[in-house]
Amino acid sequence: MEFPERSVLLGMSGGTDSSVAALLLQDAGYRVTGITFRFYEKDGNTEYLDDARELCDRLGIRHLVYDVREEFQQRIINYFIREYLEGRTPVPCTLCNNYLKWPLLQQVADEQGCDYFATGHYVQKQQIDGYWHITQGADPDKDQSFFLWGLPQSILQRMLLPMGTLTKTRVREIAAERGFLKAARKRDSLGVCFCPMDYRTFLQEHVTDGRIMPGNFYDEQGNFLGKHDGYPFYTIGQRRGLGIHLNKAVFVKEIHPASNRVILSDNLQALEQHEMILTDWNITNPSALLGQNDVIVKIRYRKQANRCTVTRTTDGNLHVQLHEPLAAIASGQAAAFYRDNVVLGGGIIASSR
Ligand SMILES: Nc1ncnc2c1ncn2[C@@H]1O[C@H](COP(=O)(O)OP(=O)(O)OP(=O)(O)O)[C@@H](O)[C@H]1O
Repeated sequence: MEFPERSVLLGMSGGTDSSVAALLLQDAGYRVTGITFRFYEKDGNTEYLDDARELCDRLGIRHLVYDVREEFQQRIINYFIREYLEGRTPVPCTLCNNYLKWPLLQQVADEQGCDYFATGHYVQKQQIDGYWHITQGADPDKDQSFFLWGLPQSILQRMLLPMGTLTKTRVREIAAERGFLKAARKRDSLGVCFCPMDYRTFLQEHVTDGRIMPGNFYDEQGNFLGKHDGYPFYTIGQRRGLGIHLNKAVFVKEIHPASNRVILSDNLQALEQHEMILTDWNITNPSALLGQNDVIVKIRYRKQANRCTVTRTTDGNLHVQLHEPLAAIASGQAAAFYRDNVVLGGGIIASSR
């Protein structure tokens, strides 16, 4: 008996990972359609579209292009600017992945009649107690699970993740072995795609209406310490690049947008907090997370993992009780919950104390 060929829609950025994902999905017998979303084009550069199209031509697969620049501007870039102006720390990649990229892949897969959809993300998935979960990628240096806590079951169950079991080194080798040299040598993308590593320059260029003005640094007692360039240029916990020289290390403790005040502290312990409230949250399987005391919360991509207990609040948010205090929690940041290598959910930090 012949089984019909299964079809998959693959998000293709023109980069190494999604190029190798196309090869591997084809090897595994899927009928692959590539799609490149036009999210953002720096200085009008569309080379990534040509690279993705060329790769599809070489592999003999169909390639689609969807222009979503307006939606990306509204939902991701404008949000990014707005968050800084509200004294918060935005998470554009988390929002883009959970609320734009994967939902768009699902939508187009439905339009095109594709069974599955895929990306080159370094994550895996696993079914536990009947629920599909994101789990960490096998390459600890590339694992992207921290960004994917917001996906519903309808997406999780249809996603294919060919990079999940591989290391980046191996992925580059595969591209080279198969003669895809440009893909093999492409540089890894760094940071936020539309913003240089120094987000201040970006804000300076995009907020020109006087909402960012020089202001004052104060200590916790309200004593004037010096001038700053404008509160959106600082994040909670920041120590370097404050442009102020006191004969001791100081950290940003509070940001007050209305008064343009930034409060500094020389005591890292003063930045420690024990509780967080999350909005815009998603939980994969409530009984695996709520009220359990072996849950890990991460608010940074690397080098931080705290035990916590998560409960629902009466007004529909999540309350996170940290078992040990955690320093430098910024509102606007994402918190992702884990048990071992399994993502249990996450949300956006509204407040902490
Ligand atoms: N413009 C895009 N259109 C469609 N899919 C995309 C686009 N950008 C990224 N993706 C998908 O999301 C995955 C993760 O993207 P991300 O930018 O985080 O990783 P990356 O390391 O740059 O990946 P790659 O090496 O494939 O460029 C990509 O592998 C790709 O499958």
